[in-house]
Amino acid sequence: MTDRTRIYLYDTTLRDGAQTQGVDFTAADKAAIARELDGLGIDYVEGGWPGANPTDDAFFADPPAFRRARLTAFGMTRRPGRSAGNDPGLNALFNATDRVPGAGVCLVGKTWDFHVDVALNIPRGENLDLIRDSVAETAARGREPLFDAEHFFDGYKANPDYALACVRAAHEGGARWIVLCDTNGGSLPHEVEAIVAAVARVIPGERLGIHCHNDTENAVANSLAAVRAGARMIQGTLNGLGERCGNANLISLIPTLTLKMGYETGVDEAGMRRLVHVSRLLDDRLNRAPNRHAAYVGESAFAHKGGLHVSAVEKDPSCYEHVPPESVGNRRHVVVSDQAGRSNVLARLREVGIAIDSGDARVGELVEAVKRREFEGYAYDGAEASFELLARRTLGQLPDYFRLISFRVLDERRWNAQGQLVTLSEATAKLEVPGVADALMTVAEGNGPVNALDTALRKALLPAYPHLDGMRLVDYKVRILTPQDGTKAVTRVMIETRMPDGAPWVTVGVSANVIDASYNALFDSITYCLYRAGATVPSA
Ligand SMILES: CC(=O)SCCNC(=O)CCNC(=O)[C@H](O)C(C)(C)COP(=O)(O)OP(=O)(O)OC[C@H]1O[C@@H](n2cnc3c(N)ncnc32)[C@H](O)[C@@H]1OP(=O)(O)O
Ligand SMILES: CC(=O)C(=O)O
Repeated sequence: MTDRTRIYLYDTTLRDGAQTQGVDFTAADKAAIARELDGLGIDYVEGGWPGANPTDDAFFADPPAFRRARLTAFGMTRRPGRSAGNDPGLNALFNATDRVPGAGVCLVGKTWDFHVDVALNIPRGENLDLIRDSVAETAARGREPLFDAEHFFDGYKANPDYALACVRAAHEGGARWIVLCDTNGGSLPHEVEAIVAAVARVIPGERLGIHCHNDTENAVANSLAAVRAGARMIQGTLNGLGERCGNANLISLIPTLTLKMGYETGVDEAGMRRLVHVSRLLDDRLNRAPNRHAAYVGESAFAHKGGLHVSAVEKDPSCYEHVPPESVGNRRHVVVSDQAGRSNVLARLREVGIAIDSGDARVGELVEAVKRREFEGYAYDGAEASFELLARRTLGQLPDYFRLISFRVLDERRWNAQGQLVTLSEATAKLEVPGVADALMTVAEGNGPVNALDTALRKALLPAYPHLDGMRLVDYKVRILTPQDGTKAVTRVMIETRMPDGAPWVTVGVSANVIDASYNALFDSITYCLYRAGATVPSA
């Protein structure tokens, strides 16, 4: 036990997060994410809105058993003209949570007079009854009642007395938490802090929560402002998923509350070290590339690129790091690029296991080579496999696994026998492998020139280097570096490759000819695969 103030965390990834454009969870996704949230130490996991769609019904029909989180169902206050006990919407929530010990039910209700007039079109007094009755019925059914005060901040600005009357009605109904929602996401931190402080004079802060949207990029800041003003619960989502621009990002809030503001949450130190894992797990489920620049958990959150930064970080990481990367399960990363100095190169060499004396003249050569090649268009920031190969070549540590004699690529666009227009590519590669008497020549077809060339190269090399079996190109990006040159522009190709059981690696190639640039990146990719697999050059 500590004497730090406890902030309760309420995750709405599976409900408000499901309102993100492009997000479509299955019931299995929901169950997997819910289990992670429970394991992380989140206090409340909102599973969805039972009765609203079959996925949420399926999730609540077979909810995951939690170690400590409270499973919560979301819904709205009763419809006008019905009693809470007979409201089908409310009953769907009660039925869905019937067999869930300690379940919560979170009801959204209107608190902005304008919405009561326009959206509900009922007398304002009747809306107060809707809120009070629905919350009271929830408590009577043995669920923990929570009230999401929709549009509270806009409502308070328009008519503070009415907005306060709404949250008082929820309080009278027995709400455990009254959650002030910045539904349209337009409020700013100083407004949130002042308004929450005013509410905390009427409803105790121990019962107040905050739910912010990110429409001014202030959802996290607004949540923190509410906590400063006395709120003790935060609703948010993993990676800031949510309607429109998203919700407050719990992945950022958790370490900020703990490491910077001295609050206690249900997420302990071990949980904090799982933040990178949990954030990436969500991206994996959604088939999204993780945001490199995400605070705390992004690949770049502790990446150091500027030479001055790296030189100081080498002496003491806290020179350029606001928290230790390990505290949130992240890692420090030194980037080599044209912004680098000797310190970047030395640190990166150490990371990949190359021992070299800091005074070795070849370090300076390598720094110069990186800067010269980046000027030509190479980008080693992101193509770390190509940097490692450049370094090992400079240091004489890289065998010549093969030598290209020539390649030729043909594209043919024609009508096939079924009357469809098809474009096929064919590549011929001629290679020399040391120790193999005759030059190797192969032909391969592909759905594009790079695919054909890649297949031809590997077909030629496989007999000598079975290590390449299973190597798979997973991403291919082309960038025009000199757009002013039109179709003669210099292009940069970045290729991401992986083996079935390993981490991917990225290589880069540059040329005015896109196939040539692709070959350069493919060459590095194959070489890196062979080096990593410990391949030896065949002997004669
Ligand atoms: C701020 C938020 O994010 S709240 C959560 C929003 N999320 C969602 O809406 C996703 C899930 N929603 C749904 O699947 C559907 O909207 C349902 C099943 C809930 C309701 O569907 P329908 O019955 O077809 O109603 P519809 O969505 O068209 O309209 C909502 C109705 O609820 C009423 N309503 C809105 N808020 C409330 C409230 N807090 N209390 C009571 N009634 C409300 C509206 O006035 C409207 O009534 P009307 O049909 O008489 O005009
Ligand atoms: C409840 C909710 O999601 C909102 O008001 O934004």
